[in-house]
Amino acid sequence: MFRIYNGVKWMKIIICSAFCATIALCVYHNWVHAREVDMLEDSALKVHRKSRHYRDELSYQESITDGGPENLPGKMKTDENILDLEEAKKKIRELEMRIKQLEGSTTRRFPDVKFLNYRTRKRILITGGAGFVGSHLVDQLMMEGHEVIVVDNFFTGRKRNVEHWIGHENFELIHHDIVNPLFIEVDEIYHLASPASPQHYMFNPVKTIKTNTVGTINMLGLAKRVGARVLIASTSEVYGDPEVHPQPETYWGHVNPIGPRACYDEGKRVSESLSYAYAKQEKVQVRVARIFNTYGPRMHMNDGRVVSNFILQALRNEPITIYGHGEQTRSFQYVSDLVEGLVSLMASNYSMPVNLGNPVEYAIKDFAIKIRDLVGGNSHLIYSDAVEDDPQRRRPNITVARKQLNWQPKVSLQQGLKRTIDFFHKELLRSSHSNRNMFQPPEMSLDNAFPSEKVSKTVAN
Ligand SMILES: O=c1ccn([C@@H]2O[C@H](COP(=O)(O)OP(=O)(O)O[C@H]3OC[C@@H](O)[C@H](O)[C@H]3O)[C@@H](O)[C@H]2O)c(=O)[nH]1
Repeated sequence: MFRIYNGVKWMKIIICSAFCATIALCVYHNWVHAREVDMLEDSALKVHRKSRHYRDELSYQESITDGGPENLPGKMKTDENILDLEEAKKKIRELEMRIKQLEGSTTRRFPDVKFLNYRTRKRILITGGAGFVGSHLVDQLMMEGHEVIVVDNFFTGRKRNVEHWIGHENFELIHHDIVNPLFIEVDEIYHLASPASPQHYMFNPVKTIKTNTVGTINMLGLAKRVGARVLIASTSEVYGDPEVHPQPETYWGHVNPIGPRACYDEGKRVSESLSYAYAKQEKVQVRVARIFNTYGPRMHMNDGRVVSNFILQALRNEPITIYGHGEQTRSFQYVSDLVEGLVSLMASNYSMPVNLGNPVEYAIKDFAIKIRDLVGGNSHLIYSDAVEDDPQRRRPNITVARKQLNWQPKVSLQQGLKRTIDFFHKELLRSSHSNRNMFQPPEMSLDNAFPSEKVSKTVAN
């Protein structure tokens, strides 16, 4: 009896040790491969450089004689070069082959996502998932262990924002415009697709209206067919230029239906109306988030909204441009707070619209000074023409979110802006590097290709 017990005990020890040794071996194997790939890439680069040097020399020699290298006076030297070039090319081919083999056997690394079993794991569609807010939501839901399907037409979204998930078994990226119907099976839909920066949504107003009307009908129709719950990303712009301050969800708004912002304001208002029509008539479960001004990393350099504009101008030591008198106010929330709010709203039983925003309010000119101080440059403020129909005051009343979702923003403006400044600082370094490597015809400099915006009135501060 004792011998059997001892035998089983040893068996267990042996199996455990074998298991641990296998894991350690796999990790070591991957590490060795990754190092080898790096080293090989390094040598391939060196050989490439050498071969380029030979090619340059050959073409120079060809250029000084019409008859090609064999007719050159320095024939011996050219022959050697041709031989060296062939040798280098052969070496490159071998190294490239080896790199390919190694890369094929090295597994890609992803962040550690939570494991959910088939009962708790959901299939979640995010329209506009490659955009600024959408991609942060993707990160959150992927980390929670769900299957995430991103649909984007890449008008303002970028593959770069979600590329760290490409290849993960829980992730799928579909290039599709939701103005056309989509047939897939999902449990939840976050409908975020729409340009959100005034400059972008005014660029093609008809398309903005189509996305927020036809696109929303397509998503509500999909939700109806497959029984999914759908969250519509609405906006504080449904309140227009508000006459009630701060704005509660019960306020009906003050919108110019034929102004330049109408494509977005009215588009989102129709989007809300459609949601509640589908809820009443077709029993679709809808959630509506009215999103206030949001900022954070992954905003586009050409976003055109106030946070990215001011930070970039301050980082480049350019004047900070305020549209109008600068007394107009906004309240800014950091993107991670918004994502938390969206996820809580989707999970809640509350189906009426909910404001998601940070109630700390700033006059735009004070906001400009805050950013300049944080960046530390010496940009001065200049004032240009006011934007037509620009809302003069905006601040959310978040009583409903606090009560129904137990949600409120956590990230202070100071913290959030520091992270965003850091992000844009890195973006500037990246773009200056790619500018250096960009092909430029001699007669056209980059400054001529992308003239900076002109400002009409100037007041130094
Ligand atoms: O360079 C700039 C940019 C903007 N501004 C001003 O800063 C304020 C904020 O402008 P933004 O362009 O960032 O955004 P807006 O608040 O007008 O619209 C935003 O509202 C909420 C969201 O739903 C949308 O992201 C967007 O429509 C405006 O008063 C604008 O005139 C400047 O003074 N200078």
